[in-house]
Amino acid sequence: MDTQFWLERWDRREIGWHLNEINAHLQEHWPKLGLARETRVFVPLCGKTLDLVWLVSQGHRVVGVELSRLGIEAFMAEHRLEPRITELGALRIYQVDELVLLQGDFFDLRPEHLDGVGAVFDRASLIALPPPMRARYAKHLCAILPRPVDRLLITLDYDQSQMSGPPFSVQPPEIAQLFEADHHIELLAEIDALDESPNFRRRGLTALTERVHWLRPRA
Ligand SMILES: C[S@@+](CC[C@H](N)C(=O)[O-])C[C@H]1O[C@@H](n2cnc3c(N)ncnc32)[C@H](O)[C@@H]1O
Repeated sequence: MDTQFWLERWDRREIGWHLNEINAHLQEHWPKLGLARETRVFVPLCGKTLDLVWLVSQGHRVVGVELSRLGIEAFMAEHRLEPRITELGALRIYQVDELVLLQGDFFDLRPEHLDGVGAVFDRASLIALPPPMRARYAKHLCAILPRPVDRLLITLDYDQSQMSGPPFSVQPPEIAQLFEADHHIELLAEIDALDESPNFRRRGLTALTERVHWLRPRA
């Protein structure tokens, strides 16, 4: 799953993952994390999600990273935002008040880009990546965050032989393997999501479980 794959998806406007509403699990479960309003939140592989807007509306400072310039510019246009744009190495930085979107490759991020980040929201980011990249993603995220922080992580679990990703199936043992060293993992919700995913049913799935996890840093 290389960067070209995603850029072509954006070019062809094949962005079936995008929701035209704020993620319901984010709204329901985020308050449980008990974060201060001014907490800086990182949204990896953010696309043009409306969740960015919701997090800002909660008083957070938000930083997202997205490969596609088309995606970030669509987000800005759809919300009638006029960002200040600067270039920094491989990244193009779009800033509007408390929101910073970094256009470039997540794997090019360095700790200075996530300065002060105190929480992470991951929906359709870890599960966008094939297995070897997921381990690389978890390791890189750990390396660039200032410290282990609270994360809300949403995953999908299905029989990977019935459908090829993305989104990929990520099961609880893998989540434990990737994150347990630094985090307590609390399952906040487990939902049968097949009925609300007719596309995946058409692609062959007979079962689909969505899970919402709270990853709490170990003391
Ligand atoms: C499945 S989408 C999810 C987007 C968003 N999280 C949401 O919920 O709508 C994955 C996004 O990650 C972006 N992406 C994939 N690989 C990336 C990388 N290495 N660095 C930055 N963004 C990446 C893609 O362009 C795509 O917009």
